[in-house]
Amino acid sequence: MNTPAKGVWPRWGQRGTAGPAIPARLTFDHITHAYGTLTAVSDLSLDVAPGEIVALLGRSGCGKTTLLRVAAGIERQSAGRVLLDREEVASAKVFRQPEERGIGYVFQDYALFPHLSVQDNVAFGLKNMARAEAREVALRALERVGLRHHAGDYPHELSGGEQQRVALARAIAPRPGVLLMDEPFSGLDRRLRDSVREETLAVLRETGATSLIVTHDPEEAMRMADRIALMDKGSLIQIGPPQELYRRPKTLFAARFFSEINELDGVVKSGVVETALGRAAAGGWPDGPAVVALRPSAILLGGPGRDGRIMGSRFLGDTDHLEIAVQGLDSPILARAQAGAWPEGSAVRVRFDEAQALVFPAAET
Ligand SMILES: Nc1ncnc2c1ncn2[C@@H]1O[C@H](COP(=O)(O)OP(=O)(O)OP(=O)(O)O)[C@@H](O)[C@H]1O
Repeated sequence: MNTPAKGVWPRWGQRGTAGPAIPARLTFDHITHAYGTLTAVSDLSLDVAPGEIVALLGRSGCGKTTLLRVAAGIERQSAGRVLLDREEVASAKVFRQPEERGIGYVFQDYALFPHLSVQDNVAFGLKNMARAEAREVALRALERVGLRHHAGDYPHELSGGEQQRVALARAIAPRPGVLLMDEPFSGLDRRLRDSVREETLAVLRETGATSLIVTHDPEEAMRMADRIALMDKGSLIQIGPPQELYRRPKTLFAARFFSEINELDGVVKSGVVETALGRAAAGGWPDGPAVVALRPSAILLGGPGRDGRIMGSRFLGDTDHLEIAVQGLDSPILARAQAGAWPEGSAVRVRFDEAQALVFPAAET
């Protein structure tokens, strides 16, 4: 193996060598799924275009895994339809078995067979090939994830990160039109996670497979996905490109999901919302009480504004995370600033960038 340059993790294998798939359109049409009396997914519709990478984002228990299992055919939904290239694969009338769907699945715990070698694990899904060919294809997939030299080893002899790569190789080897990944990086330590994520993304782009990736980490979703589907309690809350969910969340729940936020009470009057920290356009909301959500990056320090004092400062590298007591506000304002610019105890004037104010009706809280 190459020695990585200082601070740089080695690339897995030669980029551009993962076999291309014929991507399929994956459609969930009004899917509901219940386990007994518990409704895990509720009337959810989602259309993933061929070759698109969509992140299913949500808290633990919101139904993400259930949706993947329904897509794969591991679970049969209570109601609604699953379509691949607009053809029903699961409905009240039709149920295609998992192996008939051309879908790859990377399980959260990788689900490698302990009694099979790494190469045989990867070859396992290549049922319609002669054994020698399947083993050759498996080797190529292992080569792409940089693990050819572990082909004869058993899963327990590999690290968690290596096992994840075997699981990925196994999923892509049959060139599935759709690839489902359930929290594929959650078992990896943070430093490793970044490089594994980047390499996985390169593999996904090379295969071109339509990909649905489950995660509870908004940053991961933003890094990987063309679109993010945000779920809560079995329902789809919002779907769109990462910038749209971050900058124009439709609900306070969606705004809260992507970063910590400051929530200011406000009152809308004639299209303008007034708060203790300043005013902003009310974004079409009618007159009445409102909440103005401000990400820490929307808080402006220095210049004009309300009087405040830095109560706490946490060093984050290039920036400091600040807690600021502001006259007239009950809770401290959270802000970001260049490291060292505002030491604890210093006086500061505080306002916010109107363009970044996210306004919601108060009833939603
Ligand atoms: N086989 C099952 N039997 C009964 N209830 C289940 C089953 N699988 C999941 N559930 C329940 O359904 C709900 C949704 O679970 P699901 O695993 O789909 O959520 P998730 O968003 O993937 O969560 P996590 O990230 O924790 O896996 C949860 O309340 C869970 O307890």
